[in-house]
Amino acid sequence: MQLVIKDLSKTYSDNTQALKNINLTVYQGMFGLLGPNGAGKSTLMRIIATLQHADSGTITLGDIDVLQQKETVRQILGYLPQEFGLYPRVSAETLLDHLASLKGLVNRGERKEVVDAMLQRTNLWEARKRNLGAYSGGMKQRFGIAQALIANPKLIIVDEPTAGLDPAERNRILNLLSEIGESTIVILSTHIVDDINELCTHVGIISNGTLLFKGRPIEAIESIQGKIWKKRVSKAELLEAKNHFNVISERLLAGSPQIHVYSDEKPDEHFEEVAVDLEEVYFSKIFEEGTVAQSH
Ligand SMILES: Nc1ncnc2c1ncn2[C@@H]1O[C@H](COP(=O)(O)OP(=O)(O)OP(=O)(O)O)[C@@H](O)[C@H]1O
Repeated sequence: MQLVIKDLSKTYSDNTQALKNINLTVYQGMFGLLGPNGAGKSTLMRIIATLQHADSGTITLGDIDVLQQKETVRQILGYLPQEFGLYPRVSAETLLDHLASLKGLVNRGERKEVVDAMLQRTNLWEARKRNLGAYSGGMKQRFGIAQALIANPKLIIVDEPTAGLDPAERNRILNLLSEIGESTIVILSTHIVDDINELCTHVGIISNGTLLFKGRPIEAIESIQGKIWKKRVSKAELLEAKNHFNVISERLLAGSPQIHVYSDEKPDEHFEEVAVDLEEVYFSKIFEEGTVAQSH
Protein backbone atom coordinates (compact mmCIF):
# COMPACT_ATOMS: atom_id res chain seq x y z
CA MET A 1 0.00 0.00 0.00
CA GLN A 2 1.13 3.56 -0.74
CA LEU A 3 -0.10 6.96 0.26
CA VAL A 4 -0.14 9.20 -2.79
CA ILE A 5 -0.61 12.95 -2.39
CA LYS A 6 -1.21 15.00 -5.54
CA ASP A 7 -1.36 18.78 -5.97
CA LEU A 8 -2.53 19.31 -2.41
CA SER A 9 -3.08 22.92 -1.33
CA LYS A 10 -4.57 24.59 1.72
CA THR A 11 -5.06 28.28 2.50
CA TYR A 12 -6.57 29.37 5.82
CA SER A 13 -9.30 31.98 5.98
CA ASP A 14 -6.76 34.67 6.99
CA ASN A 15 -4.94 33.97 3.67
CA THR A 16 -2.08 31.97 5.23
CA GLN A 17 -1.03 29.53 2.52
CA ALA A 18 -0.17 26.54 4.69
CA LEU A 19 0.33 24.02 1.85
CA LYS A 20 1.34 24.88 -1.70
CA ASN A 21 0.78 22.18 -4.29
CA ILE A 22 2.26 19.24 -2.37
CA ASN A 23 3.12 16.12 -4.41
CA LEU A 24 4.44 13.16 -2.47
CA THR A 25 4.31 9.37 -2.40
CA VAL A 26 4.84 7.69 0.97
CA TYR A 27 5.80 4.00 0.95
CA GLN A 28 5.58 1.42 3.71
CA GLY A 29 8.14 2.04 6.44
CA MET A 30 9.04 5.17 8.33
CA PHE A 31 8.75 8.52 6.54
CA GLY A 32 10.00 11.65 8.29
CA LEU A 33 8.47 15.03 7.54
CA LEU A 34 10.96 17.65 8.66
CA GLY A 35 10.35 21.37 8.82
CA PRO A 36 10.60 24.43 11.06
CA ASN A 37 7.73 25.80 13.13
CA GLY A 38 4.89 26.97 10.93
CA ALA A 39 6.09 25.00 7.87
CA GLY A 40 2.74 23.28 7.35
CA LYS A 41 3.49 19.88 8.91
CA SER A 42 0.49 19.73 11.24
CA THR A 43 -1.83 20.99 8.51
CA LEU A 44 -0.69 18.16 6.24
CA MET A 45 -0.93 15.59 9.06
CA ARG A 46 -4.46 16.71 9.96
CA ILE A 47 -5.62 16.59 6.35
CA ILE A 48 -4.27 13.04 5.93
CA ALA A 49 -5.89 12.10 9.26
CA THR A 50 -9.26 13.30 7.82
CA LEU A 51 -9.60 16.07 10.43
CA GLN A 52 -9.27 19.00 8.09
CA HIS A 53 -10.32 19.87 4.54
CA ALA A 54 -7.94 20.60 1.71
CA ASP A 55 -8.77 23.30 -0.85
CA SER A 56 -7.62 21.23 -3.81
CA GLY A 57 -5.72 18.08 -4.67
CA THR A 58 -6.13 14.38 -3.93
CA ILE A 59 -4.86 11.81 -1.44
CA THR A 60 -5.18 8.07 -1.99
CA LEU A 61 -4.20 5.24 0.32
CA GLY A 62 -4.13 2.08 -1.77
CA ASP A 63 -7.54 2.29 -3.43
CA ILE A 64 -9.08 4.47 -0.72
CA ASP A 65 -9.87 8.10 -1.56
CA VAL A 66 -8.70 9.66 1.72
CA LEU A 67 -10.46 13.00 1.26
CA GLN A 68 -13.82 11.34 0.51
CA GLN A 69 -13.88 8.00 2.37
CA LYS A 70 -13.13 9.41 5.80
CA GLU A 71 -14.75 6.65 7.84
CA THR A 72 -12.80 3.98 5.97
CA VAL A 73 -9.55 5.84 6.66
CA ARG A 74 -10.38 6.26 10.35
CA GLN A 75 -10.79 2.50 10.76
CA ILE A 76 -7.20 1.87 9.71
CA LEU A 77 -5.60 5.03 11.06
CA GLY A 78 -3.53 5.48 14.21
CA TYR A 79 -3.00 9.17 14.95
CA LEU A 80 -1.01 10.93 17.63
CA PRO A 81 -1.70 14.67 17.27
CA GLN A 82 0.63 17.39 18.48
CA GLU A 83 -1.82 18.59 21.10
CA PHE A 84 -3.10 15.45 22.69
CA GLY A 85 -6.07 16.04 25.02
CA LEU A 86 -6.58 13.45 27.75
CA TYR A 87 -9.40 12.90 30.17
CA PRO A 88 -7.52 13.70 33.39
CA ARG A 89 -9.76 11.72 35.74
CA VAL A 90 -9.69 8.48 33.81
CA SER A 91 -7.04 5.79 34.14
CA ALA A 92 -4.87 4.73 31.21
CA GLU A 93 -6.32 1.23 31.35
CA THR A 94 -9.94 2.44 31.22
CA LEU A 95 -9.38 4.94 28.41
CA LEU A 96 -7.35 2.53 26.32
CA ASP A 97 -10.06 -0.10 26.72
CA HIS A 98 -12.69 2.44 25.65
CA LEU A 99 -10.66 3.58 22.62
CA ALA A 100 -10.05 -0.03 21.60
CA SER A 101 -13.78 -0.74 21.63
CA LEU A 102 -14.41 2.37 19.50
CA LYS A 103 -11.88 1.00 17.02
CA GLY A 104 -13.96 -2.15 16.67
CA LEU A 105 -12.40 -4.52 19.23
CA VAL A 106 -15.76 -5.67 20.56
CA ASN A 107 -14.80 -8.96 22.22
CA ARG A 108 -14.06 -8.16 25.87
CA GLY A 109 -11.50 -10.87 26.51
CA GLU A 110 -9.66 -10.18 23.30
CA ARG A 111 -9.71 -6.46 24.04
CA LYS A 112 -8.23 -6.97 27.51
CA GLU A 113 -5.39 -8.97 26.01
CA VAL A 114 -4.62 -6.26 23.47
CA VAL A 115 -4.87 -3.44 26.03
CA ASP A 116 -2.68 -5.27 28.56
CA ALA A 117 -0.06 -6.00 25.92
CA MET A 118 -0.02 -2.37 24.80
CA LEU A 119 0.35 -1.10 28.39
CA GLN A 120 3.32 -3.43 28.84
CA ARG A 121 4.86 -2.41 25.55
CA THR A 122 4.65 1.31 26.35
CA ASN A 123 5.99 0.70 29.84
CA LEU A 124 2.80 2.00 31.47
CA TRP A 125 1.76 -1.27 33.11
CA GLU A 126 2.71 -0.20 36.63
CA ALA A 127 0.89 3.12 36.18
CA ARG A 128 -2.15 1.69 34.37
CA LYS A 129 -4.60 2.46 37.20
CA ARG A 130 -3.37 6.01 37.76
CA ASN A 131 -5.44 8.88 36.39
CA LEU A 132 -3.99 10.33 33.21
CA GLY A 133 -3.97 13.79 34.76
CA ALA A 134 -1.16 12.62 37.06
CA TYR A 135 1.05 11.40 34.19
CA SER A 136 4.33 13.15 33.29
CA GLY A 137 4.83 14.59 29.78
CA GLY A 138 6.72 11.49 28.65
CA MET A 139 4.11 9.11 30.06
CA LYS A 140 1.38 11.08 28.28
CA GLN A 141 3.25 10.75 25.00
CA ARG A 142 3.69 7.00 25.59
CA PHE A 143 -0.03 6.75 26.24
CA GLY A 144 -0.54 8.69 23.00
CA ILE A 145 1.53 6.09 21.15
CA ALA A 146 -0.42 3.28 22.85
CA GLN A 147 -3.77 4.67 21.70
CA ALA A 148 -2.43 5.26 18.18
CA LEU A 149 -1.23 1.66 17.87
CA ILE A 150 -4.08 -0.10 19.66
CA ALA A 151 -6.04 -1.48 16.72
CA ASN A 152 -3.19 -2.52 14.44
CA PRO A 153 -3.44 0.48 12.11
CA LYS A 154 -2.17 0.38 8.53
CA LEU A 155 -1.41 4.10 8.52
CA ILE A 156 0.18 5.76 11.53
CA ILE A 157 0.67 9.50 11.87
CA VAL A 158 2.69 10.92 14.75
CA ASP A 159 2.99 14.69 14.93
CA GLU A 160 6.08 15.91 16.82
CA PRO A 161 6.06 13.00 19.31
CA THR A 162 9.33 13.94 21.04
CA ALA A 163 8.76 17.70 21.47
CA GLY A 164 9.54 18.78 25.01
CA LEU A 165 10.74 15.38 26.22
CA ASP A 166 13.98 14.72 28.11
CA PRO A 167 16.59 12.54 26.31
CA ALA A 168 15.63 9.32 28.13
CA GLU A 169 11.92 9.69 27.32
CA ARG A 170 12.76 10.71 23.77
CA ASN A 171 14.74 7.49 23.34
CA ARG A 172 11.84 5.47 24.72
CA ILE A 173 9.46 7.03 22.21
CA LEU A 174 11.86 6.53 19.29
CA ASN A 175 12.42 2.89 20.31
CA LEU A 176 8.69 2.31 20.47
CA LEU A 177 8.21 3.80 17.03
CA SER A 178 11.07 1.75 15.63
CA GLU A 179 9.26 -1.44 16.64
CA ILE A 180 6.35 -0.73 14.33
CA GLY A 181 6.30 -3.27 11.52
CA GLU A 182 7.61 -2.47 8.09
CA SER A 183 4.25 -3.39 6.56
CA THR A 184 2.77 -0.17 7.96
CA ILE A 185 3.06 3.37 6.63
CA VAL A 186 4.35 5.59 9.41
CA ILE A 187 4.59 9.35 8.99
CA LEU A 188 6.57 11.14 11.65
CA SER A 189 6.50 14.90 11.65
CA THR A 190 9.22 16.69 13.54
CA HIS A 191 11.52 19.69 13.60
CA ILE A 192 14.23 17.58 15.27
CA VAL A 193 16.69 16.30 12.66
CA ASP A 194 17.99 13.53 14.92
CA ASP A 195 14.52 11.96 15.18
CA ILE A 196 14.68 11.42 11.42
CA ASN A 197 18.31 10.29 11.44
CA GLU A 198 17.55 7.57 13.91
CA LEU A 199 14.36 6.22 12.37
CA CYS A 200 13.46 7.13 8.84
CA THR A 201 14.27 5.53 5.51
CA HIS A 202 12.70 8.42 3.61
CA VAL A 203 12.44 12.09 4.39
CA GLY A 204 10.55 15.13 3.17
CA ILE A 205 11.70 18.65 4.00
CA ILE A 206 8.96 21.25 4.12
CA SER A 207 9.15 24.99 4.68
CA ASN A 208 6.56 27.71 4.15
CA GLY A 209 4.10 25.17 2.78
CA THR A 210 6.47 23.99 0.04
CA LEU A 211 8.06 20.55 -0.13
CA LEU A 212 11.74 21.32 -0.72
CA PHE A 213 13.09 17.76 -0.82
CA LYS A 214 11.79 14.21 -0.86
CA GLY A 215 13.89 11.07 -0.96
CA ARG A 216 16.35 9.03 1.06
CA PRO A 217 18.44 10.94 3.63
CA ILE A 218 21.61 9.59 2.00
CA GLU A 219 20.63 11.08 -1.40
CA ALA A 220 20.01 14.41 0.27
CA ILE A 221 23.38 14.26 1.98
CA GLU A 222 25.21 13.32 -1.23
CA SER A 223 23.59 16.23 -3.07
CA ILE A 224 25.48 18.77 -0.94
CA GLN A 225 28.63 16.78 -0.12
CA GLY A 226 31.71 19.00 -0.41
CA LYS A 227 29.65 22.19 -0.51
CA ILE A 228 29.37 23.09 3.16
CA TRP A 229 32.19 24.98 4.85
CA LYS A 230 32.75 26.17 8.39
CA LYS A 231 34.71 29.00 9.97
CA ARG A 232 34.92 30.55 13.43
CA VAL A 233 34.29 34.29 13.41
CA SER A 234 34.19 36.93 16.11
CA LYS A 235 30.82 38.36 17.08
CA ALA A 236 31.86 41.62 15.38
CA GLU A 237 32.61 39.80 12.09
CA LEU A 238 29.34 37.86 12.07
CA LEU A 239 27.16 40.43 10.32
CA GLU A 240 29.71 41.05 7.59
CA ALA A 241 30.17 37.31 7.06
CA LYS A 242 26.41 36.97 6.65
CA ASN A 243 26.38 39.68 4.00
CA HIS A 244 29.32 38.16 2.21
CA PHE A 245 28.69 34.41 2.26
CA ASN A 246 25.69 32.06 1.97
CA VAL A 247 25.52 31.44 5.72
CA ILE A 248 23.08 28.54 6.21
CA SER A 249 23.51 28.27 9.96
CA GLU A 250 25.47 29.64 12.85
CA ARG A 251 26.14 28.12 16.22
CA LEU A 252 28.09 29.06 19.29
CA LEU A 253 31.20 27.08 20.06
CA ALA A 254 32.47 27.86 23.56
CA GLY A 255 30.80 31.25 23.31
CA SER A 256 32.09 32.32 19.87
CA PRO A 257 30.14 31.95 16.64
CA GLN A 258 30.89 29.33 14.00
CA ILE A 259 29.25 29.84 10.64
CA HIS A 260 28.35 27.14 8.12
CA VAL A 261 28.41 28.36 4.54
CA TYR A 262 27.00 26.85 1.33
CA SER A 263 29.45 27.21 -1.54
CA ASP A 264 30.52 25.06 -4.52
CA GLU A 265 34.13 25.97 -3.74
CA LYS A 266 36.09 26.78 -0.59
CA PRO A 267 35.05 30.39 0.14
CA ASP A 268 38.53 31.41 1.45
CA GLU A 269 41.54 29.73 3.01
CA HIS A 270 40.18 30.09 6.55
CA PHE A 271 37.26 27.78 5.85
CA GLU A 272 37.24 24.05 6.56
CA GLU A 273 35.01 21.47 4.88
CA VAL A 274 32.13 20.12 6.97
CA ALA A 275 31.28 16.41 7.06
CA VAL A 276 27.71 16.73 5.81
CA ASP A 277 24.79 15.22 7.68
CA LEU A 278 21.02 15.62 7.46
CA GLU A 279 21.12 18.75 9.58
CA GLU A 280 23.29 20.50 6.96
CA VAL A 281 20.81 19.40 4.28
CA TYR A 282 17.95 20.79 6.32
CA PHE A 283 19.63 24.18 6.82
CA SER A 284 20.78 24.43 3.21
CA LYS A 285 17.30 23.65 1.82
CA ILE A 286 15.70 26.20 4.16
CA PHE A 287 18.38 28.73 3.18
CA GLU A 288 17.78 28.11 -0.55
CA GLU A 289 14.06 28.52 -0.09
CA GLY A 290 14.61 31.79 1.81
CA THR A 291 16.72 33.27 -1.01
CA VAL A 292 14.20 32.19 -3.66
CA ALA A 293 11.37 33.75 -1.60
CA GLN A 294 13.35 37.02 -1.24
CA SER A 295 14.03 37.27 -4.94
CA HIS A 296 10.27 37.22 -5.75
N1 LIG B 1 -6.38 27.49 12.05
C1 LIG B 1 -5.49 28.28 11.44
N2 LIG B 1 -5.84 29.49 10.97
C2 LIG B 1 -4.94 30.28 10.34
N3 LIG B 1 -3.65 29.95 10.15
C3 LIG B 1 -3.24 28.76 10.62
C4 LIG B 1 -4.13 27.86 11.29
N4 LIG B 1 -3.42 26.75 11.63
C5 LIG B 1 -2.18 26.94 11.19
N5 LIG B 1 -2.06 28.14 10.58
C6 LIG B 1 -0.86 28.71 9.93
O1 LIG B 1 -0.51 27.84 8.86
C7 LIG B 1 0.92 27.69 8.79
C8 LIG B 1 1.27 26.22 8.95
O2 LIG B 1 0.94 25.81 10.28
P1 LIG B 1 1.16 24.33 10.81
O3 LIG B 1 0.63 24.27 12.20
O4 LIG B 1 0.61 23.39 9.81
O5 LIG B 1 2.76 24.24 10.81
P2 LIG B 1 3.74 23.22 11.55
O6 LIG B 1 4.82 22.92 10.57
O7 LIG B 1 2.96 22.10 12.10
O8 LIG B 1 4.32 24.11 12.72
P3 LIG B 1 4.57 23.75 14.26
O9 LIG B 1 5.78 22.87 14.28
O10 LIG B 1 4.83 25.11 14.86
O11 LIG B 1 3.32 23.11 14.74
C9 LIG B 1 1.48 28.58 9.87
O12 LIG B 1 1.78 29.83 9.27
C10 LIG B 1 0.35 28.74 10.86
O13 LIG B 1 0.43 29.96 11.54
